[in-house]
Formats: sequence, structure tokens, C-alpha cells
Amino acid sequence: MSLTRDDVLTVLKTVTDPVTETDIMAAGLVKALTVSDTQDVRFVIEVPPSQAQLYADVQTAAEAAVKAMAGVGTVSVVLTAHSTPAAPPDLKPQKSAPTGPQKIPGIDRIVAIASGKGGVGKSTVAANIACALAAEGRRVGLLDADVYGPSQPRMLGVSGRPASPDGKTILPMRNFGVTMMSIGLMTNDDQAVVWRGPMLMGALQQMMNQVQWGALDVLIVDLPPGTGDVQMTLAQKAQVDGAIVVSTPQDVALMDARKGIDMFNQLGTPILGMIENMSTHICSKCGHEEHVFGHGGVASEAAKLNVPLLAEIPLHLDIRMAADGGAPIVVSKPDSPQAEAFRAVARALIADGKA
Ligand SMILES: Nc1ncnc2c1ncn2[C@@H]1O[C@H](COP(=O)(O)OP(=O)(O)OP(=O)(O)O)[C@@H](O)[C@H]1O
Repeated sequence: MSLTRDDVLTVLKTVTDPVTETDIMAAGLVKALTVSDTQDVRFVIEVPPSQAQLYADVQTAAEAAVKAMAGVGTVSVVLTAHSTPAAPPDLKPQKSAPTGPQKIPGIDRIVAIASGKGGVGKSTVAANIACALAAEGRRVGLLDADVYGPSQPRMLGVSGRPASPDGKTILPMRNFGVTMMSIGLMTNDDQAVVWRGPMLMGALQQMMNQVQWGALDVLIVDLPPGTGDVQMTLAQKAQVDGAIVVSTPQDVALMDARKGIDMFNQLGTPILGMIENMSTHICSKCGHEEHVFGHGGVASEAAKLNVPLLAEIPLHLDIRMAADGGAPIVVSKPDSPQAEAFRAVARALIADGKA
């Protein structure tokens, strides 16, 4: 009696496929099976390339099963591992993945502190608001993105180089309940930072995405003064919930603040409000009040631009000394009227759901 193809197929159904745990016929592994006039049997076992090593025994078992059949001639079994051909590329226009501002995982909100002009006290405001928010029980991060004059390490009394145990992520520093990272911790104290746009953007993105911020209610970003690459990159890459613009009441500072507000409007970043810093000076000896940089300029500008005036912070020696001494006034003299001005801003931000 001569051997038929169906006889061989029936025998192959007794060989188990180790991956699907059915038989190799049901799994569709047997291909190109032929039985010649001289009863020689040939077939191919085609297996997935990633699991080829699992099938060496299957080849042996299949060959042995067929060889045991009565009347069979030679048996040739070839094991191949073909990958399924890739589908041809879809040339239809695709909807690309969104590349706009993204949320940073773990960070609920981002608030930028900006100024048009340098030296108006933006970093002082950022440090005090961050510490005041932490004192109110919020989980706060402070990213010092003032790449040209990073002053947060000094203001928050933080020094040393941040650790990077895995060489990929950076562990932030922490003081006064604030988790902080500054480009100033990556450069030498007296080293001027001379960076071009793409480097600035890279550094900012690294500080946003590679620092292990943990879970934060709000990340305060201390921006460099002006309207440059860092501001653009922040607004384009991260979902910024709002910006606070700090200015002194002087005309020159106000003019630059106006440009800053215009930039945020163009970038679609909501303006949470303006802060007038160095608003009035009260002499610590005689109590005489004088307006060193004028007074009320920011209030009228805010009214003109239809943005809230969040605070008028006095020019006071204690604020400067606290900032230079590494413990912002809301930490070193929390009950002073100067600290209260910052604490009121923090409470208002929390009440508005902004921090
Ligand atoms: N309300 C204030 N009273 C007294 N001193 C202040 C006050 N605000 C800021 N200062 C002091 O003014 C100096 C400049 O402040 P700060 O560094 O915060 O400004 P900035 O706007 O961040 O400057 P830049 O962006 O150019 O680095 C600091 O010595 C700071 O202590």
C-alpha cells in the first residue's frame, strides 16, 4: 500500500507545537509537504524567528514520526524562520503625534516668574513664593532657569553638585520644603554662562525632564529676564499654566514688562498677574516712607493690560539680607509685614487653584 500525503499530515498532527500547545498542523507550521512516487517525504516547518530555538526538538520529532511510517522512503524536513513581510508603507498623509506643549509627568502645574528687565527682584519673588507655598503645605519645585544669572542656590542656601546615581537622571536639591534645581549647580560659581540658543534649550529640557522632581503640586520656574530662547522653549515644550511678571514701578522696567506680557500673550501662556517689587521704601530707622523707583506704576499698567496686580512688595533691607543670607524672608522672618506680602500671593494662588 502506497503512502499518501494525507497519511503524512495525519501523523504530523501528533507532533506538538511548544508555543501554541496545539499540534504543528493546527498551528499552521507545516508548509510545502510533498510525497514523491518513490515515497520520499519533504516538508518545511516554518517558525517565528524570535522563537526559532524552541523548535529544534519539533523538527527532530516530526522527522522521527514520519520516518516511523510504514513504506516511507527518505524524509527531509527543513526548519525555516521567516519573518512576516512588513506591510507596505502607508503613503496616505498621516496625522502626526502632537508636538506642542506637554505636561511633565508628576507635575500638576507650572507657574513661570518672569520680568522684562534684569535686577527687578524676580528671583527674590520666585524664592519667596516657592517657600511660602511650601509653608502652606504645597508640594513645590523651583526650577532656576535664569541661565545667565542663576541665583536660587544662594537664595535657598543650597550648594554642592546634584547627584546622578544612574548617569541619566539628576536628583534635585531640597531646602525649606522646596525641591529645587538650578543650572547654577552644574557650573562653577564664578563661571560665566555663555550659551547659544540650542544649548539653552537643551539645558532647560534636561532640567524639566531629567530631574527627578517627584510628585509636585506646582513647579515654579524662575526665568531669565527678557523675551528670549528660554521663555520660548518653556512655553513651547511644557504646558505652562500661567506667568507672573515682576517689575519695579520705573518706566524703563515697565516698558520691558509690557514686552514680556506681549510675548506670553503670543505664546498663549495665561498671565496670572503682575507684582510691583521695590514698591516703597520704609526707612528701618525712622519709618519714613519714600518711593525710590516711583510707586503705583505697575498697578496702573496692570489695569491698562487688564491683568491682576498680585502684590506690592516694599524695598526693604531685610528682604535683601534674607535673600543674600540663604533663607528667604518668608522663612527667616515669616511674621514680618515684608514676608506677609509674599505669603498673601501664595495663599491667593492656592485659592485660585493655580498652585
Ligand atoms: N523688595 C526688595 N527689597 C530689597 N532688596 C530686594 C528686593 N527685591 C530684590 N532685592 C535685591 O535686589 C537684588 C536683585 O534681586 P534679584 O536677584 O531677585 O533680581 P532678578 O530680577 O532676579 O535679577 P536677574 O534676573 O538679573 O538675576 C538682590 O540683591 C535682592 O536681594
